[in-house]
Amino acid sequence: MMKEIILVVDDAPDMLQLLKRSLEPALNCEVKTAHSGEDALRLLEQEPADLALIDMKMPGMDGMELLFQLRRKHPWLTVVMMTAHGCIELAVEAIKSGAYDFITKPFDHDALVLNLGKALERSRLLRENLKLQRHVQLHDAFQNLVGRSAKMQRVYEAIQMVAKTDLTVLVTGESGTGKDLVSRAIHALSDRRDRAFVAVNCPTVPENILESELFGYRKGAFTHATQNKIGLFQEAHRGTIFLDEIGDISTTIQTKLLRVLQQKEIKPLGDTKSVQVDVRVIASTNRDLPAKIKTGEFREDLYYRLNVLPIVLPPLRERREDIPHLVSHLLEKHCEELKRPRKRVSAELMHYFLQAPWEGNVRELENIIIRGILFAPGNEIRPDDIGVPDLLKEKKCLVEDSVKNLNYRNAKEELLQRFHARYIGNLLSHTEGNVSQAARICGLERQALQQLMRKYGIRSEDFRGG
Ligand SMILES: Nc1ncnc2c1ncn2[C@@H]1O[C@H](COP(=O)(O)OP(=O)(O)OP(=O)(O)O)[C@@H](O)[C@H]1O
Repeated sequence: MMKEIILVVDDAPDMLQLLKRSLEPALNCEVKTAHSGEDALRLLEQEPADLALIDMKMPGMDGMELLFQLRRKHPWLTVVMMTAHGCIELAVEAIKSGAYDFITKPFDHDALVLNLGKALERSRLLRENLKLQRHVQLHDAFQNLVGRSAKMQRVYEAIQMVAKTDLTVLVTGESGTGKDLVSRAIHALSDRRDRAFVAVNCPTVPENILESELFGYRKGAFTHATQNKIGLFQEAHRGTIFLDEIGDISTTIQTKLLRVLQQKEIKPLGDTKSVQVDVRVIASTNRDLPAKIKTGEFREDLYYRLNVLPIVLPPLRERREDIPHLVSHLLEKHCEELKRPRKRVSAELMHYFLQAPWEGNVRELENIIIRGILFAPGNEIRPDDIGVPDLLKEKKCLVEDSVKNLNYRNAKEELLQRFHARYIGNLLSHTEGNVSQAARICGLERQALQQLMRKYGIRSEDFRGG
């Protein structure tokens, strides 16, 4: 375990040496020393400490001033003040200002070690708490995104990486692949999480209204502008704006957006002055923007401004191993929302799910599941309940067609992945998630089957009935 760091701040070099020599062995920690408040702040910029022990009386920046600065810059740092005997009022003041404890000089060695030991313990608890909070935030942000396939793992990594920055993100992917969910996850994991997340579905707002919606207007700007209106960019100030389906906006609005991204300011309609805005932009599209650039429908400069950090979502047919998990997630979610008892899908229907073309991606799967929950008479949703019998009879060769453009290695990997997702998926649907029984049926050792399931991200619990 790394040693905890105590930063001792005092203008007297003897005192610094004395404390370093006595505290390091007694608390099994590393003591760093700073001879002034400025020096302490500089050291903390380079490396964080677990505890600061600060002398109240120092020339230049005194202990109280340093405490104020630390509360602002390093709010989680535990601070203990050293005061001269008889300065109790100042010590109480320090506690009120956020110091954890104070020690009066001259001090008794054992009492000092005991007090600092307690302060370190508090710092440890705070650290643990912060770690837990981060874990919960991460879990909350991702819990709506289901899928453990390698392709989705890469998406989660990208989300975490871009969330730490303020840069513009362009999320692309076919319709229904989860672009909206991904944008919300980026916001939820960013420092802007406590501020607004404003989502604008661009194509649903008529073009002449979109501009005033985004940028706002002044009273009298046009016939019906009877009062000032704040635009969505201003509403999203300090937060995130999500421009859904950016590929569909007019070139006039593209030009205005480019200005916002370049200058970080907007000009409401009818106003002469611009307003500064601090907004993180996430845009999404299911269109082929480079193709639209070629036909002159999309501005190339805007594309490069938007595409700073791209996230590409895979279509569902390229991550079929996620289908069983998605099915069980969607069943749970919608049975609860529709207040229906928990249902499961039949082996035959799961077989269909594992090979369907899924042009509408997760949204299409979700709609089928909702239909099934509403229309299946029993606990089990069957193909007939949702009108897919014809598709089942049709044995179209969707698989080989879709890999014809891949090289040999990738095509083989892709087909192997699909084969396993389908084959093992069918087995487990049949045995309702019983791995031993599935292994017996297919003639594999249980361990060998489990190994394959791990490799291809297949979970038995996704096949158990509710
Ligand atoms: N990975 C996923 N896990 C769970 N649910 C998902 C996932 N991806 C998508 N969904 C669900 O599918 C539906 C469509 O997702 P979403 O609206 O995010 O897609 P989209 O890519 O923004 O679609 P469009 O391009 O049509 O706007 C939503 O109800 C969403 O909850």
